[in-house]
Amino acid sequence: MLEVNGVSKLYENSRGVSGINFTMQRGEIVGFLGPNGAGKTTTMRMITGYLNPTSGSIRVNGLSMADHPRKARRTIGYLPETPPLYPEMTVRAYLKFVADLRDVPARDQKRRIGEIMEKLGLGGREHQIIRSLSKGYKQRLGLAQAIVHQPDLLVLDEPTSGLDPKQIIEIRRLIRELGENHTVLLSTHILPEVNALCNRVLIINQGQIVLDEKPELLGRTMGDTFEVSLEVKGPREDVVRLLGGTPGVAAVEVLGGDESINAAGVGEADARGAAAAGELSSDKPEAEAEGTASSLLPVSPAPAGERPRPLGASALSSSGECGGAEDASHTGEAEVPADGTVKLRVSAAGSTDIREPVFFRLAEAGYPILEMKRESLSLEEIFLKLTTDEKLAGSGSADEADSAAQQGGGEDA
Ligand SMILES: Nc1ncnc2c1ncn2[C@@H]1O[C@H](COP(=O)(O)OP(=O)(O)OP(=O)(O)O)[C@@H](O)[C@H]1O
Repeated sequence: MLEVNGVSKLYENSRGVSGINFTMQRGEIVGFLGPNGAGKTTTMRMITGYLNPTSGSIRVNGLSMADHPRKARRTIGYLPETPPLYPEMTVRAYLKFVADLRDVPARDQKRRIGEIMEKLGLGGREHQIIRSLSKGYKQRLGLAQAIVHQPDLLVLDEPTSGLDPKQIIEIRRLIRELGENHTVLLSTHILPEVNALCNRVLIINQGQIVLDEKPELLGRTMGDTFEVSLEVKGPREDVVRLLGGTPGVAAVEVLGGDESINAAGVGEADARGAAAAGELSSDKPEAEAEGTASSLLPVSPAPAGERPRPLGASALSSSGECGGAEDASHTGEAEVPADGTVKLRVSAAGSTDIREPVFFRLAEAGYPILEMKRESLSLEEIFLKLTTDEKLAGSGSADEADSAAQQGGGEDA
């Protein structure tokens, strides 16, 4: 549907974009993200034929934008950041004007304009002067002018920018509906908008694509470890030990509550008591025995053929010869939180999904999982990771280039 091959744009005084490559398949809604000045608008203006690339090629529906600009443009609808409206015109007269410009046959115009006004909730406003429309309705009209010629590809530059929350919800609903019959590329600064609307994310930074992925695969692409948060009904120590021994689990962290669990797998109060009773292994550092260590329980490497075990469990069993903690917990002597539940974060060694082994391990032991939720890097975290550039901190090169470009102007087609 859309092929962007090695596209670069050099402005007189600044880089626009360099070596952009991506394709879009029919039916996709792609979110195009990037910080200010990253190159979103430049890319969109080249795709829509309003700006010529310095190098590279763009094909829409197999048509080269350079060789067949008019035909290629006919298959694209474009909503720039500021909708290209004529404030003195009425809604209907404006849509008729755009339909003429876009070569919509005169015999089809009345029906087509009526359908679009209905679809975009502009019915009843056809004789209203555009200047008197609210911003939300102007945006609807902007969308209407983008689809009046029934394009295959819709390119929307920050379509919800400047709208109030109610208008944002309405425009998103319209975009979702338009996505049923159109391929959509939309730029936005609102990251939840991508989760709400898009089935693919492109992130551009400093003129280059730095990420191209489906939202649900972002964490894996970023090398995120697989983590789940859990609420389990059962004795804390026993639950921790069972989880620590679950195949694929690398660390277990007890969350919340007044007492944090220490590296020996015991709460502060328990640790002191246990140390006094000589239950903790003597080679444990004092700090750990006193509960000052992290609440994260890494799993000790397992000998070949054995399951990994949390350090806490190994410390307890090495002194207690398995007699103490494990039996105690099963016989109800291990600490049970007041409401009988424990909240934990469980991390895998890598990106392997550990939900099933975790589920079966706790089910076998008879400890019900009240809640299990996959934790992943948020789009915000990923965006910041990819677009925060330490190099810029000292040099200020991008800012200088931008301000130079603004002063010096540039070259638009
Ligand atoms: N007409 C122009 N002349 C010269 N430089 C330009 C021109 N338009 C954009 N630039 C520069 O090209 C770079 C990319 O700008 P662009 O507007 O494409 O970014 P953007 O990602 O759309 O930013 P924003 O989110 O702020 O709208 C910036 O450095 C910008 O200053």
